[in-house]
Amino acid sequence: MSLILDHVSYTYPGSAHGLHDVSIDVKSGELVAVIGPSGSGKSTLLKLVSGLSTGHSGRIALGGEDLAGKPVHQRELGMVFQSYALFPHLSVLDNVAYGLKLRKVATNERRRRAQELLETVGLGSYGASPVTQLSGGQQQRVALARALAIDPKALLLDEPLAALDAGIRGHLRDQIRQLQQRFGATTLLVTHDQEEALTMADRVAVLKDGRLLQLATPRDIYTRPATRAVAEFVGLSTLLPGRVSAVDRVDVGFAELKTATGSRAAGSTVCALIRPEHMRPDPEVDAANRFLGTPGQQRYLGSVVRYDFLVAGASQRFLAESPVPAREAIAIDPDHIHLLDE
Ligand SMILES: Nc1ncnc2c1ncn2[C@@H]1O[C@H](COP(=O)(O)OP(=O)(O)OP(=O)(O)O)[C@@H](O)[C@H]1O
Repeated sequence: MSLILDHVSYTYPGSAHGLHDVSIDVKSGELVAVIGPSGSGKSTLLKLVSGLSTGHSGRIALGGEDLAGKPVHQRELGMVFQSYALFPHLSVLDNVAYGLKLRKVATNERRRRAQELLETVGLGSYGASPVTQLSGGQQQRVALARALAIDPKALLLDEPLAALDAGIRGHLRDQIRQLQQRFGATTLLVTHDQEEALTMADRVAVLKDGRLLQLATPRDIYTRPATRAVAEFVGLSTLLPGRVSAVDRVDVGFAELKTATGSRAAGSTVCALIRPEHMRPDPEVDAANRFLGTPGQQRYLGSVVRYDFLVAGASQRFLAESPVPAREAIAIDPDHIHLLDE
C-alpha cells in the first residue's frame, strides 16, 4: 500500500517552522529513510503521517485514501519509537498481542499470532517473560513484532536504533530490513544516522529547514547529491569551488581538473565534489589530476587510513581514504568528480 505526501506544508502555531511543500511517495513495500540535520522537520513529518499533529495543507494519503481528519488509532499504522514504548506491566507476549486485543481479536488467535511474530523476531521463548527483563535490543524487537502484529498499512520507524549500542544496532538494522522486506511493509524510517539510512533504505529523503532537498536511491544521494547541502550532510568529501573552463575541465584556482564530459557552459560556477575513497594515493606520473603534496593528520580506521592531504602550492586540504598509508602524491579519477551547481 503506497504512502503519498503531496505538497505537504505545516507550520507550528506562532512560528515559521515546520514543513514546506514536501512531496514524498513511498511505494508499496518500499522503505524510505528520512534524514536531515536537527530541526529539519523529520519528527514533524512523522507526526503528520501518524496523526499526532493535524492541520497541514496538501495531501497525505495511504493506499489512495486521504488521511486528513482520521484519528491516530484509525490510520492502521505500525509504529516503533526510539524509547520502545512497551507496556512495562505486561509480558512480552501480551505486549505483542496488545494491538490485536484493541481490535477485539479472540484470545487464542491473538496469542497464536503474537507467538508467531515473536518467533519471527527470534524471541519465541520469551513470551512469558516480563518485558522489563529484556535487553534494549530485545525490547526493540518486541516493539517491532507488536507493530507488525496488527498487519499495518504502513510502518513508521522513529529513530528505532538510536538508543542501542553500535554492535546491536548493526545486527538489528539488518533484521529490521529483512523483516520489512519479508512482510512487504511500506515503511517510513526517520533517523539521524546517515549510515543507517543508506544501508536500510530503498530511497532516502534529505530534509533541511523543513524542505525536501533530494529524494533518491542511497547510491545517487551519495555519488550524485543534488546540492552542496546534501553533499555536506551525507558522507565526507572535499569540495572545490571553481568554474567550468571546457566540457571536461574545471578551473579550481590552483589547478585545472579534468572531469567527465559534461553539458555545462564554459564559465558556469560549480563546486567539484570528491569523496575520500576516490583520492588515489601513489598514482603513476602521467595520471590525470595528479597532485603532489604532504600528508597531514592520519586516522587509522581499521580497513582504511583516512588522512588530510595538503596540496603543494594550494591552501586546499583534500580528505583522502585508502587501504595504504598516505604518500607524497594523489590522483583523482575524472569519472569520480561530481559537479554541483553553485
Ligand atoms: N511544538 C513546536 N512549536 C514550534 N516549533 C516547533 C515545535 N516542534 C518543532 N518545532 C520546530 O520545527 C522545526 C522542525 O522540528 P522537528 O522536530 O520536526 O525537527 P527534527 O528534524 O525532527 O529534529 P531532531 O533531529 O532534532 O529531532 C524546528 O525548527 C523546530 O524548532
